Amino acid sequence: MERVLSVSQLGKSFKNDKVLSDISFDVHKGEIMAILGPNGAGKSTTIRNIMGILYPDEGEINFHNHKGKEIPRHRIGYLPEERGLYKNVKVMDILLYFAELKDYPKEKARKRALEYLKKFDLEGKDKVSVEELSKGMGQKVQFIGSIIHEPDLLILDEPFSGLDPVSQELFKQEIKELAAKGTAILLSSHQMNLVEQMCDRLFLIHRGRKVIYGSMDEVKTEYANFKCTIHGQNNISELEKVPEVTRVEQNGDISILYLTQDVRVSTWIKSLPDTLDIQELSVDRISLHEIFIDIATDRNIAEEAGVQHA
Ligand SMILES: Nc1ncnc2c1ncn2[C@@H]1O[C@H](COP(=O)(O)OP(=O)(O)OP(=O)(O)O)[C@@H](O)[C@H]1O
Repeated sequence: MERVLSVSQLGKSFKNDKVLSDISFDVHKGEIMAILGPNGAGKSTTIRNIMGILYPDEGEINFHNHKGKEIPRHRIGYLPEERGLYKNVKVMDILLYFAELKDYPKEKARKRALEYLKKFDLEGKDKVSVEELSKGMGQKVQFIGSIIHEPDLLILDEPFSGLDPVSQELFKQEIKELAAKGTAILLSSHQMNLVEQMCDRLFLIHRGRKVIYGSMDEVKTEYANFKCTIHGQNNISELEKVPEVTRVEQNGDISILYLTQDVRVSTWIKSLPDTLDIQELSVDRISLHEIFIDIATDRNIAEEAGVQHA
C-alpha cells in the first residue's frame, strides 16, 4: 500500500492550551480515510497543519518523500470547512483561477471544469456569476475547484454539510470514484452513516488525542458491541438483571439491551428469562454513529476495549 501522507506525533498548542497531542496516522493511495471526532476535538487543526496554514509545535508531516515546508501543496486538493468564493466572478473564471494557483494547464482545466459542471447538474452555469448560485451550488463549484488539478491527495473538511440528500449522494459517488482512480482522500465528516458507507479506514480523535485508528472492519469488530432490541411489554428492572447487559434503553414497548464486548450471542439468547414478553427480537452490532456517541459522551466503550481517553 503506497503511503501518500504521513502525520507523525503531531502536537499543537494555542497559547497554553494543548489542542493536539501525539497525533499519528497515514493516508494511502486510493483509500478514503476518515478523520472523526466531536466538535472541538482537533480535526480542522490537524488538517490546517497538513495544509501548511499552521505549523506543528511537535512532530512531522510527510507527503510522499517531502516534508514540512518542502511539501508541494499544488499536488494537494483542499475543501476547507469555511466555505466562500469570490462573489463577482464567473464560475469558469474562478475554476480556472484555482487551476492556475496549482500550476495546472488552462485548457485542460477548462475541459475538466465543463465536464464536472455537467456531472454536478450545473451545465451552462460556467458563465454565471458566483453570487447568483445557491449555497449548495456554490459548494459544488468549490468542490470542483478542489479537484480541478487532479491532486494526489484530496482533503475534504465537512464536504456534506448543507447539501441535500441527492447532492450528498453525488458527492459520495464522486469521492469514491476519485479514490478508485488512485486519489488518497482524507475526509472529515460528522455524517457517520456516510462515513460508514464509504471509508476504508478511520482515525477518531477526542480532546486532541487518538482514540481509535484502524480499518472500518477492525473498528466494527473491536468496538461495535452487540445490542438486542426487544418489542414487548417488559419491566426495565427485569431487563437490567439479564446477564451481560451493560445498559438498557426503553421507549414504550421497545427495549434496547446493550451487551458486553465478549458476549457469545447464541449462548446469551438462551439466558433470556421465560417471563419476558417477546413479540419481536433482533440482535445487531451497534453502528459507527453509536460508537461515536459512546466515545464523545465518555460512555465507556473505549475503556472497556482498553483504550485510554485523554
Ligand atoms: N486559532 C485558534 N486559536 C485558539 N484556539 C483555537 C484556534 N483554532 C482552534 N482552536 C481550538 O482548538 C481546539 C480544536 O479545534 P478544531 O477546530 O481543530 O476542532 P474540530 O475537531 O475541527 O471541531 P468541529 O467539529 O467543531 O469543526 C478547540 O478547542 C478550538 O477552540
